[in-house]
Amino acid sequence: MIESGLLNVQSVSRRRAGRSAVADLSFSLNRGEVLGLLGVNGAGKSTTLAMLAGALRPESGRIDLGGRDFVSQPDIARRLVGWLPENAPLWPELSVEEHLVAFARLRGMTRAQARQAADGVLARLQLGDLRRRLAGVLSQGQRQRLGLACALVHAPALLILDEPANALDPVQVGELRKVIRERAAAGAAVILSTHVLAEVVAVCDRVVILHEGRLRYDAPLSREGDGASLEHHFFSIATGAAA
Ligand SMILES: Nc1ncnc2c1ncn2[C@@H]1O[C@H](COP(=O)(O)OP(=O)(O)OP(=O)(O)O)[C@@H](O)[C@H]1O
Repeated sequence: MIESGLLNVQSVSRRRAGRSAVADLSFSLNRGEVLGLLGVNGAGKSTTLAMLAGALRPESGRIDLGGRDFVSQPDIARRLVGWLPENAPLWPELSVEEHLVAFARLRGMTRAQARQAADGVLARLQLGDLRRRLAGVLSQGQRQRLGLACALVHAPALLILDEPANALDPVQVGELRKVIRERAAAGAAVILSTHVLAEVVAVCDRVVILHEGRLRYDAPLSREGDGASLEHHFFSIATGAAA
């Protein structure tokens, strides 16, 4: 289900430690669309995602989400965006269930709504058996699934996933793909940043490739047979052959 634009990024730039990390970046994203964000180490992916999650302010440019200026209204990000950063921020002394309720409350839900939402996501991600387990004793893959659950708990309009398959076993990678497609089918937009091109080919509708902070490629992807072509574009850009 692909409808009208949800996210519009217009000429966004941001320096880090005095150097350009993202420069003049523009792209848009529709509801129901899954976007793969690719680029070599240091290309600017995490910086871009942090700005889209409302955790880092662009120095210039504009980001609209659902037609509202997101940069000057941080509350929009809190309610409408779910973000799984590269290292999910978890509290070792809180249980799995307590995390989910706390994240849902932070996203503006009432206590009753938060409990219901936590139950839903625990069931969907098959985390029910771990609900009372403290985050500090979870395995790496379990921590990653909890981070994903925290990003999903308020059914965000924009779901941002930074290397979500990290530490997941092959069964859980399959589950992750299903969850991503389910969220898109429900009308959310999803951004998936990964170094695994096969993950992009498996779940994404479109691909953006960043290089040295700039957008170098933005094109649709069909899930059948585009792996070799994507790899070609990626390596051409990464090695400068496409300059
Ligand atoms: N906290 C920070 N302080 C200073 N510089 C930073 C910081 N985070 C990122 N940078 C710099 O900004 C640039 C873009 O980094 P970013 O983390 O956005 O890239 P990335 O594409 O996510 O890389 P990777 O694939 O290695 O995760 C890099 O030059 C990096 O060194």
